[in-house]
Amino acid sequence: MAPKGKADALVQKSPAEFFAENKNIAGFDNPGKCLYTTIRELVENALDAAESIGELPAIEITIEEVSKARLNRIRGVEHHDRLDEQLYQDFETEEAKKKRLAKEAREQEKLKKLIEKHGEGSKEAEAKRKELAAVAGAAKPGANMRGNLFYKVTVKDNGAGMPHKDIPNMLGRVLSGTKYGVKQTRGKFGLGAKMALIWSKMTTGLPFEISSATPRAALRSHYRLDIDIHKNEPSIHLEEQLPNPDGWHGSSLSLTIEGNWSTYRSYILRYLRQIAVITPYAQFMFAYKAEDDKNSVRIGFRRRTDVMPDPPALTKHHPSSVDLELVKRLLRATTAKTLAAFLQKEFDRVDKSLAARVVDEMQAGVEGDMSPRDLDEKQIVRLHQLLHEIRFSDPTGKHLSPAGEYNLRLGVMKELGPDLIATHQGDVRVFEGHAFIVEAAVSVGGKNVKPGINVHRYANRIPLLFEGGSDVITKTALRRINWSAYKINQATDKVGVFVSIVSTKIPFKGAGKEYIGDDVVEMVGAVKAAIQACCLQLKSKIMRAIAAREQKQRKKTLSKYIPDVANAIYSVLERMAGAAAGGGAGDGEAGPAAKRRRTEDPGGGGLLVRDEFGLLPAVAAKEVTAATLASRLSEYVERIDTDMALEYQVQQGLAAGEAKAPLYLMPLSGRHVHGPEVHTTTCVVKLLTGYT
Ligand SMILES: Nc1ncnc2c1ncn2[C@@H]1O[C@H](COP(=O)(O)OP(=O)(O)OP(=O)(O)O)[C@@H](O)[C@H]1O
Repeated sequence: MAPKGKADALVQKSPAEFFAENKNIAGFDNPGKCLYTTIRELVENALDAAESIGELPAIEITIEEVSKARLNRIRGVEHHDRLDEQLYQDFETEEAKKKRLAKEAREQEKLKKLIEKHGEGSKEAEAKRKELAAVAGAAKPGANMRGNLFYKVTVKDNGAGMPHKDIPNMLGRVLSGTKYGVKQTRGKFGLGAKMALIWSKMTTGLPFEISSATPRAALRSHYRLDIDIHKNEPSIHLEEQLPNPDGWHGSSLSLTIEGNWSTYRSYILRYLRQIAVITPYAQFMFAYKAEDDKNSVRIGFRRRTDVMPDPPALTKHHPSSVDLELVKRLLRATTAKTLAAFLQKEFDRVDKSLAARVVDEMQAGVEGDMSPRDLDEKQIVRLHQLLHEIRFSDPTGKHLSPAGEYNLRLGVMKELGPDLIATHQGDVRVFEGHAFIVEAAVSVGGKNVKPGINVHRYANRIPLLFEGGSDVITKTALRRINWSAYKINQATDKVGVFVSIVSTKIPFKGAGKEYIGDDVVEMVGAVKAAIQACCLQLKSKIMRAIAAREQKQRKKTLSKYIPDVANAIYSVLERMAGAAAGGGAGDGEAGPAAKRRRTEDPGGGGLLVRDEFGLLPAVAAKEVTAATLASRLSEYVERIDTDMALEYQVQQGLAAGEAKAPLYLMPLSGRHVHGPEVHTTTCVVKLLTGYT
C-alpha cells in the first residue's frame, strides 16, 4: 500500500513478468504440475516440428532426478553444514517424534483391523489406506520444506529444427513464435517453452540448453540461454555452431526444474499414452532416471503405422472471423496495390468478382483501384462491418488435419484392446469463421478400462487431462447422450469415449490449453453428433452380440435337458413296445395305415398309441436306444440353431436395407484409396474405395 497521501506509483510489467507472476494461467500451478506441463509443452513442440516437414516423429523424453547436492554442485553452491539444527523446519524434539510415531502406529493398527474384518482389497481397507497415504509425511516436521525434487528434463526430436539466429527469440522471449498464422497447430501462444524456462529460472536458476539443426544444415546450433524476465529478452550464455557431419536435423531442449514426479507420474504417463493413441505414426521413448536406479522407469510407445495425416496447411482469415484491429493490421501489412486485390489476396472465400461487389457495396467514394492504405478511419469501420454482414461461403476445412478414423481406431485398439469399437469423422463445421472437424471413437470393454463412461479429450491432437468437468466433450458425453438408447449401460459397461477436435482456433479457456468451453453452440452440436454416430454403429453390433449370446444360451439350455428327455421318452417307448409285443391288436387298416398300430394299455388305462413312424418294433429290437434319441435331439437342436441364425442374418440384412456391392481381393498398391477396415480376431481386411 502507498504511504498515506501519496498516489500509487505507476509500474509497467513485461509480458514475461506478468506470466512469471501468474504462471498458473499457463498451466504451471505447483511443482508437480510444472513438471507435467514442461514435458507437455516440449513434446508438443517436438511433434509440431516433425510434422511440419512431413517427418514421422521420433521423440525421446528423459526426466533425470537431480539431488539437491548435485544441483548445488552444478550451480557452484558450496556444501553447507548446519550449525543450529533447531532453526530448521525439519527439526523435531524427541517427545514430538515419539507422539508422531505412536499416532502412526495407531493408524496402522486401525488399518489392520479393517483388513481382518472386511478383507484385503476391500472398499473400507482401501479407503483407509488412501487416507493414510494422503497424510503420509505431512505430519513430519519440515514436510512443507521444498525437498530434493529437481529434475533435468530433455526432449529430443527429429523435426524441422530452428534457424540459428532465431533461437534466442524463439526460446528466450515470451509471446514469440512461428504459430500465430491461421493454421492448425498444437502450439499457439508463443509461450509454452518460455514458461518452462521461467519456471526453471525461478526454482534452479539454470538456463536452457539447446541443440538444433535444420534439414541439410552443415552446422548444428548450440545455445545456452536464459530469459531476462524484467526486459522480456533472451540473455545468451553460450552461442556456437558446431559441425553436423551426420546430417542430423531436429532439436534437443534441456531444462533443470523443480518438480514432483511422485504426485504427477501418473499424469505424465497417461499423457504419453494418450498422445500415443492420437499419434500412432509417432514413436515416443520415455525414460525416468532415478538417483536410485531401481526406481527408474523406461517406456516405449512404438510407431504403429507409417500413414501420417496430411499436414495442416496455412489458410487465410475468413472475412467473418476478423476484428477491427486485425482489419487495420492487414490493411497496413498487405502488398496488394488495390482494395479489390487486397480483399481477394488476404481473405478466404473471396474471389475477384465477390471482391468487386464488396468494394461497390462500400460506396461513399470507395473505388476498387484505391490503395488499401488510403482508406480513412470511417471507411475501415465500414469495411469491417461489411465483412461481418455479407454472406461469405464457409471455409472448406481442407487446410485442417484430423487424425483420421484409421489412426484413431488403430490407437484405441492398440492401447485398450476393446471388445467393440466404432469411429466417426464429422463434417467440416464452422464457428466464428473458423472451420473445425470433430472425430470420435467409442469403445466397449478392453484392458484397464473402468466401468462407466471414460472420456478422453483431444484438441488439435493434444490430449487434455485437466479441468475435464467443465469441458464440452466431457459434459456432452456425460449429460447429452442417452446411452441406454444404444443398449449401453452407462454405469456398468466399460465405455471409452475418445473425441478429437481440430481447428484453426480451438476455444480454449486459458493459455494452459486445459479444456474447451461448453459455450460454443456449434461445437456442442458437432461433438454430440459425432458421439451419437459412433453409438449408432455400436448399437447394431451390440444387438448382434446380444442375439448371438442369447442363441448360445438357448442352445446350452436345450442341450442340458437332452439326456433326461431322451431317457424319459425312451422308457415310455420301451413300455409301449413291450405292450405292443404282448398282444396289442392292429387296427386292420390297409396301405400306409398298416404301419400304424393301436394298442390298449396293458394296465387297462385305456391308452391309445399310434405308432406313426413304425418306431416301436425298432425300439423292441434295440435298434433305437436312449443314445439314438439323444443324438437325434442334439442334431435337431443344432439344426434349429443354425436355421435361426441364418434367418436372423437375412432379417438383419433386409431390415438394415444394406446396399450390397461386389467384393474383390487384390494386391495393394500405392494408388489405392483406403476406406474403412474390417477387424476380425485373426486379420484386418482393408477396404479400398478407389484409385488416386
Ligand atoms: N522442438 C522444436 N523444434 C522446432 N521449433 C521449435 C521447437 N520448440 C520450439 N520451437 C519454436 O519456438 C517457438 C516458440 O515455442 P513455444 O513453446 O514458446 O510456443 P508455441 O509452441 O509457439 O506456442 P504455445 O505457447 O501455445 O505452446 C515455436 O513457435 C517454434 O517456432
